[in-house]
Amino acid sequence: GNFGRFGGQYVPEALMPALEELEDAYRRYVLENEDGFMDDFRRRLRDFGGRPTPLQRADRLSERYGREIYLKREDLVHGGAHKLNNALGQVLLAKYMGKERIIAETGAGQHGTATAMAAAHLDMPCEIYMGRTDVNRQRPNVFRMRINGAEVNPVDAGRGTLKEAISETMRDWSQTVEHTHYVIGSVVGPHPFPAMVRDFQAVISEEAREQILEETDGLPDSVVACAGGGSNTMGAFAEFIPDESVSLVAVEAGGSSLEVDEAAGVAPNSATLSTGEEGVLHGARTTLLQDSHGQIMESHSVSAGLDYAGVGPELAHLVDIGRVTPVNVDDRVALEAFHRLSTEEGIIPALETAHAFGYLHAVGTDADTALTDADTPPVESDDPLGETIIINVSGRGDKDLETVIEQTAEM
Ligand SMILES: Cc1ncc(COP(=O)(O)O)c(/C=N/[C@H](C(=O)O)[C@@H](O)C(C)C)c1O
Repeated sequence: GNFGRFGGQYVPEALMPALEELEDAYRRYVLENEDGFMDDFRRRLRDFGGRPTPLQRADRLSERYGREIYLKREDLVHGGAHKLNNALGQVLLAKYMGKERIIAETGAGQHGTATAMAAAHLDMPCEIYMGRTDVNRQRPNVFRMRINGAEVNPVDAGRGTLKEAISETMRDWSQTVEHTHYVIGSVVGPHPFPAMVRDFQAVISEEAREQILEETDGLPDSVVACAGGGSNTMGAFAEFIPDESVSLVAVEAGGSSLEVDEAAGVAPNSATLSTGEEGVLHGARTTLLQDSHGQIMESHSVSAGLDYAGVGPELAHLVDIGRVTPVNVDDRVALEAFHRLSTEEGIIPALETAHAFGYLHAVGTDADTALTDADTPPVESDDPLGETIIINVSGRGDKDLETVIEQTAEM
């Protein structure tokens, strides 16, 4: 594999020519900056995407937990999430490759809207595959994609969620690869997708490492990011991986419980890195939620963006070698963190992002300096977060308001 024993290209023979062509383009344009591709990409990230994003000190959270807490504001990227970093890079690459059409899958709809925006910006026709279930529960994003000129293709197969959308997109691509590029939404899929998506998202930690050194004259003790497929995670970690003193914490969705119902093939969570087994999914060897027969299980999370039974192979590798610490928080903790960030810092986070703040709260306070109040648990002795923490705010919560209002009513 490309990441220890993880990664690889587990795809039908028909897709191999497409992957070879993409691997060649990735090396020339992304790794070697042929034709100034990366300069063009960075200029568009600045002028169209609104980068660099701030690394903002969270005054109220720093006071509450008695630490220095910095927020990397990917919620301020055009479109409201980190997803544009990758979508813009891949659509631009497709243009440099001479492709004429863009396709993509989406679950929460953030990746779909980012792809539709990038395709409109670069004058490329775009078709998004989205499970019927997700079309019905993420309507604002469906409207955004259509208003940006993309065709949204509801997928009725199976449960009508992300898994089926990915299968439909892969099928389309295998028949249209001559003129079509498939913009994958996370650091998943066959090589070179995981490495390429990480390289497009790495702008997050390239900026954050410079900003934290400028702000505090030193490296952070930890970087914390939520993990669905792992693209905002790998983007926030990439530049810090060589800095052994910096803990890298990936926060997954604990859903409603970590207890798996093998018979029903349902895992009521998406804590893949912590509870998954090695297997092959969507073209890569990685860690995934599977039953004892190796069948992929249904996952769950209150946040659509973390509701995924797989995870990127590079993240699986980094956990395997102990460089990344996988943790998880459940739906309730994430919803509480959603409200806490909104009222204490004036930032309404995406439900995915809220999981990272839920973990910060679960780790608790630095007992001797912070505000003490009833709902803040005492700090654990082996506290992995340390004094100075960067938390990646992967997206804003506008898309989640309806879900939260429903859930809050039930709580
Ligand atoms: C604001 C926000 N934060 C985190 C994530 C998790 O995706 P990664 O960053 O790739 O782990 C997401 C994932 N969103 C995808 C989407 O919008 O299509 C997701 O739903 C699917 C790839 C499963 C997200 O929207």
